[in-house]
Amino acid sequence: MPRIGSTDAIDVWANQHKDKKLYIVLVSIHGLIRGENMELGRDSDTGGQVKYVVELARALGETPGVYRVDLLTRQISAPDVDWSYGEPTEMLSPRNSENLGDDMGESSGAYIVRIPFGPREKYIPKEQLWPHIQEFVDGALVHIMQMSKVLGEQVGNGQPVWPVVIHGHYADAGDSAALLSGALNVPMVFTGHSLGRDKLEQLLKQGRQTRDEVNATYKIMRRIEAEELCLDASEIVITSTRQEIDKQWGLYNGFDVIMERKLRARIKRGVSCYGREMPRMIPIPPGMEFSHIVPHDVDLDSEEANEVGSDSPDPPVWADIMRFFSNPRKPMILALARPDPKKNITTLVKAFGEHHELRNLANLTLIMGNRDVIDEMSSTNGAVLTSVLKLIDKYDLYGQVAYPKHHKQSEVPDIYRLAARTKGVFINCAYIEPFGLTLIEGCCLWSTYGCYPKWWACRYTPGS
Ligand SMILES: O=c1ccn([C@@H]2O[C@H](COP(=O)(O)OP(=O)(O)O[C@H]3O[C@H](CO)[C@@H](O)[C@H](O)[C@H]3O)[C@@H](O)[C@H]2O)c(=O)[nH]1
Ligand SMILES: O=P(O)(O)OC[C@H]1O[C@](O)(CO)[C@@H](O)[C@@H]1O
Repeated sequence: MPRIGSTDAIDVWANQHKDKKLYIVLVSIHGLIRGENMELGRDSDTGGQVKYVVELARALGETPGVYRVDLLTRQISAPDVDWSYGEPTEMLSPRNSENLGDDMGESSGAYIVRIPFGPREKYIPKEQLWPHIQEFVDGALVHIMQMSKVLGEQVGNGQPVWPVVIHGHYADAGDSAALLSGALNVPMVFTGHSLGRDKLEQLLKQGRQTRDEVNATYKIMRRIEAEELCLDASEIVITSTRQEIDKQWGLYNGFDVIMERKLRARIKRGVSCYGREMPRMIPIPPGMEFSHIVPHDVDLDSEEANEVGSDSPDPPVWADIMRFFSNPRKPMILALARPDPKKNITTLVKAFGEHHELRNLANLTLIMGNRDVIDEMSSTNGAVLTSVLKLIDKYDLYGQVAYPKHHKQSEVPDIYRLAARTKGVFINCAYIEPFGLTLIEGCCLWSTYGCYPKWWACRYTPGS
């Protein structure tokens, strides 16, 4: 597969394959996945990966030469989640209809296909899905075989159109994709999103849990076993950063940076590798769908820009946030993340509470998913919210910290914009952040950044 180094290269590749009728299968089996109004941050399993796979499926569906994309996930019909997650099939409406060639066929486009597996009528956390992987694979095989036959009748001259690739996302879907790839003899690609060995290493460094406790909480050994299987089965592993290859995948038995280069050189020279194989690692940093972002051409340094409530009506979510502050005119420190312990939100609140000068200078806004009742959240998420509320009380931060219960996916750009409007900063202080979509999102909406030094350039302002 030629190295794709830029969007131009992708355009060239698409142009070379535009007459093809490719069928692509993506697999992402945990969390709540739907095409519109995603409930990102609702729980630990519904976050960046959900957004990544939906936007990837949509973009692939609009790529010339790609006829059909199926994003396979779990069908969830449970009283505590919206009925939309129980729909067997959902078409992902194209963002850019002009990209659609005239070869739109009856079954072409990008779809979410929901396969029933695991306890019926229950939405369960990803850690409890492992015993049900085989049931998912059985259901996915039936779907793929049926779809290949249907596509064959439409665009394959009666011959089944098999998937050209099966792309697994995260350990659980990667485990499934490896089984599907073997059963169908279709190449596999894998994206980890977050890796078990790195998570285990970081959690043990924190010293709060023993290895057995980490395993009991996160089923981390089964997850690592699946990731090792993905290394065995995958032709290509897509990573978000170079650091993920060197420092995270380098922890695995099935991958070694030096060995991979040597094997690739031997293959190039047509020399035997004595049966050793390793997947090719390709860093492709996550992008973002920008079509819904409305750039504001207001000069942030102008007086008008700093008037919250100037002539154009303020987005409603601004009032939901500003109502918490006794002095809403202060610059805002914004954190936006799932209320997962690894996002380290409690440390941010503690630092803010203990820094009196900072408290006089700025307000703190915490966007921590959507919640109705804390006691009805998952134990880990509920514990984070409870700790935050206790810290607000301990440091008497009332009137200085906003922690709204709800926000819509479509309001996220306005939330970043509010931070920018107040000349504030965005902070990502996660302990473990393989990439961090929120940093990309803020970039295109004018914010100054701070984030945990380990993962990202510590501070940068777009355009600086
Ligand atoms: O209350 C919230 C919380 C999050 N988000 C969105 O959810 C996404 C969260 O993505 P990210 O910050 O990257 O975190 P994770 O959910 O942990 O995503 C995992 O997968 C991502 C894609 O591979 C990687 O960028 C992360 O490092 C990895 O931890 C972003 O688009 C946020 O805008 C909301 O809309 N509302
Ligand atoms: O924190 P963990 O257990 O590594 O998992 C990261 C989670 O964040 C997500 O992006 C949520 O969509 C998934 O990658 C995964 O469920």
